[in-house]
Amino acid sequence: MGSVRVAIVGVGNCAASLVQGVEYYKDADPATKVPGLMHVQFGDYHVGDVEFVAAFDVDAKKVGLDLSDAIGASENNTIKICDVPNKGVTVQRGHTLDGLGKYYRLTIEESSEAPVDVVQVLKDQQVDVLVCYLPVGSEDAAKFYAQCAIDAKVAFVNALPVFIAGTKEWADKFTEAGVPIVGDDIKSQVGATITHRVMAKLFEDRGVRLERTMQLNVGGNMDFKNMLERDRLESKKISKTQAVTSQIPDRELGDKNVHIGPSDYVAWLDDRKWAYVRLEGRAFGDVPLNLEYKLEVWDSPNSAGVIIDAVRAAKIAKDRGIGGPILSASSYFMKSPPVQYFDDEALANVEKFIKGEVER
Ligand SMILES: O=P(O)(O)OC[C@H]1O[C@@H](O)[C@H](O)[C@@H](O)[C@@H]1O
Repeated sequence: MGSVRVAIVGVGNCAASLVQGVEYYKDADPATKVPGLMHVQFGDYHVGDVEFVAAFDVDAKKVGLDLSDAIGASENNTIKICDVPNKGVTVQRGHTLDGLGKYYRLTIEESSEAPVDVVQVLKDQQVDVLVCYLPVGSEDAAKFYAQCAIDAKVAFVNALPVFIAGTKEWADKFTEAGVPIVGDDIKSQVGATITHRVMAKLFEDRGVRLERTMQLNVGGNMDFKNMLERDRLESKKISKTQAVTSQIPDRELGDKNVHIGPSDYVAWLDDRKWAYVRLEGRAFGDVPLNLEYKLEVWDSPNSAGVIIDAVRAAKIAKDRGIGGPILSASSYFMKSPPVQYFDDEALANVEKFIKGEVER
């Protein structure tokens, strides 16, 4: 079936892990399971079929570099998985719009080059899927690139918590244009969101009444530094919160009793993210039952395998001529899909989608 031609906007840590991961697993045996990937072979596409053909950023230290060098440049600080050979893909000057918040502006130098014509690049490079990895809070920029994807007829994977696939306005735009979208807001492999969802559901499934919960996240990457600007966090908090509360639809905890969000920036953690999660409930005889756990992950590799699947789902939809939100992939891979399912149902739907048993 050929390759999946991918463009990336935002060459940060997540892009670094994605590009390295594709290199690392490009020859993986399709019959085996490898760490961190749900599918070596996803329908017609092997991991190694993912090919990076264009990249956009606004950082002066990244624009003009080959993608293989840009993923290790500037403030990128994720763990190294492997060397990446020269890709022959130069990072081009993207459009800034609201992409740079206060802390990015204090930390990086913006490229003085003029922004490129993104739609033209997507067309010229015959891109299949555009992955949106902009910083949290980039409402206007995310929508700008979503529109570019529509105009160039390129599938869109929205990894950030800006509501696009999940809004009627944008879902209709993608549907009318016949362009698939998987979104919104990447849900990591075994990350803060999915573990918290599973635990909240476990409480309710086992008859324990969940009464209060919190998830405090700290990390040392630019994502966390950017999120020190609290105004950029609104959609992120909504996305993370409803990703968990959606799993206990019969319980109304009330705003005061749920706190889920990015909590602080700790520089020395680099791209590690620590999540402190607590659930408080009432068990048999109204007796208190509390659960507290701490998750330590490298943030960006934890989402890269999920993106590799999301990209291939988007490409399969494109091959099949299906436009609009791909509900199966969005619900399994994203925190804020247009429709929330329990994760086991979402996984089953993804497998059915791969086989062509459900349309989207
Ligand atoms: O661990 P979670 O809750 O699934 O979140 C994962 C992802 O959430 C995104 O919103 C972050 O910007 C990513 O860097 C992160 O990997």
